Amino acid sequence: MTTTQGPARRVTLLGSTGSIGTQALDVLARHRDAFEVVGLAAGGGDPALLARQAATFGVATVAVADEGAVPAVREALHAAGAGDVEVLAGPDAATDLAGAGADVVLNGITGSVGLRPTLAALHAGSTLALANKESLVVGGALVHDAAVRPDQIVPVDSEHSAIAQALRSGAPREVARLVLTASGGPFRGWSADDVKTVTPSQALAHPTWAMGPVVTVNSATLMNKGLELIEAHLLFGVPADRIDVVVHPQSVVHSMVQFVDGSTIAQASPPDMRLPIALGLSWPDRLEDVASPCDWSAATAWTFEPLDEELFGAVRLARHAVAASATHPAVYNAANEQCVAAFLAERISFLDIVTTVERVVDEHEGTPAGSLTLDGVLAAERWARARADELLARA
Ligand SMILES: NC(=O)C1=CN([C@@H]2O[C@H](COP(=O)(O)OP(=O)(O)OC[C@H]3O[C@@H](n4cnc5c(N)ncnc54)[C@H](OP(=O)(O)O)[C@@H]3O)[C@@H](O)[C@H]2O)C=CC1
Ligand SMILES: CC(=O)[C@@H](O)[C@H](O)COP(=O)(O)O
Ligand SMILES: [Mn+2]
Repeated sequence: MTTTQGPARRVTLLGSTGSIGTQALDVLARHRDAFEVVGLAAGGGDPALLARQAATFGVATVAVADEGAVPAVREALHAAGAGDVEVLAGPDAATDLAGAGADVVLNGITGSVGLRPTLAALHAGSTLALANKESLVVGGALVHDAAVRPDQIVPVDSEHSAIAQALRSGAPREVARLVLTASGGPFRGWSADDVKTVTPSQALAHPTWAMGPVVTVNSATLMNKGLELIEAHLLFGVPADRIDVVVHPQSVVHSMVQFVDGSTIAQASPPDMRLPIALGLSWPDRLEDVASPCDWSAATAWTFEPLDEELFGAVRLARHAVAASATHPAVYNAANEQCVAAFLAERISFLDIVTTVERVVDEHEGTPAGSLTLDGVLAAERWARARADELLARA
């Protein structure tokens, strides 16, 4: 049952086989009267899952980035009894699908490869339910300006969904500060010496959320919170120096808005991404029975503590990147993507991630605000990836 008004919304889901994608399909399966899934996109790493999803939801078009996966996808679609499904393939497949004009495009791709699909969805006039924070961070004003109506970008990231909900409590002129909560990751409270030798499997053990590998490592380094600070600045138009980060290990308060009269409005719910995903799909309405609420019958405690910026410098670096130039955030993200891949492949140590990102950001010359182009962003990213790779080869 749903409270969303009007005809079924046509939904395209990018990254359908991942953590966000599969949880989105769980929400959509329970609200079939409110939504029709018209397109699915994935990398191509799991043709059988993609085909099962297409068959279950009667999807007309699937897109895979890896052209080599097409025979396996067609075979799996046949085996799953998916019927006549159009298969798009190649590096532009998700972008073409995103631009096809669904009512809502949920971007759950990982990494800045999600930028073109984000822009295509906005240019097509679709509502963009945005989990892929990297596309907003790297595209900056390009993404912001591509949105031509209020609420065309609806945040799915849990903190930004919380802030969007809390902002309903006051007028924009009444907002004093945004407060992003951070779990602190698996190494909260550790010493610099202990963190030096952590392994990928330790970094992948997030204390409160089960997510894909890249965002999980980013949570451990606090790069995720740096990206989220830039994301909040771009989404809500609040300067970075009025956005705070506070560590809240329970991940129940998902973020807060402080108003000019001293009131703070927080959004709280047990950690479950289906809640912000559902709001992203149905905004501004709420769907019924999406996730369990807080249980007030059991004794519980929420704690808040300052971030250890000495050991976890990623948020400070994000503040620097956002102030430095229009392309510094793209460089911050691209260098990090290279470092995370190298760390997961056990080629560098955990602490090499942020120190390398910092060196690449510091060396970047930057493009002034107002002269940002897509080609400029892509060139800055290419430079950052190549420079990070050079530094990592010596690490
Ligand atoms: N997971 C979570 O709880 C949260 C995630 N986010 C953000 O959401 C995004 C997705 O994260 P998550 O779901 O964890 O990541 P996953 O790694 O679990 O999933 C990524 C998905 O993207 C697909 N994909 C990769 N490359 C392409 C491409 N070129 N074209 C189309 N699809 C592609 C993958 O397909 P394949 O498997 O075939 O490669 C997979 O379906 C990230 O930006 C993350 O920061 C934000 C808040 C919470
Ligand atoms: C669920 C979600 O939104 C993630 O981005 C989450 O924020 C990760 O947790 P931390 O980065 O706070 O550890
Ligand atoms: Mn988040």
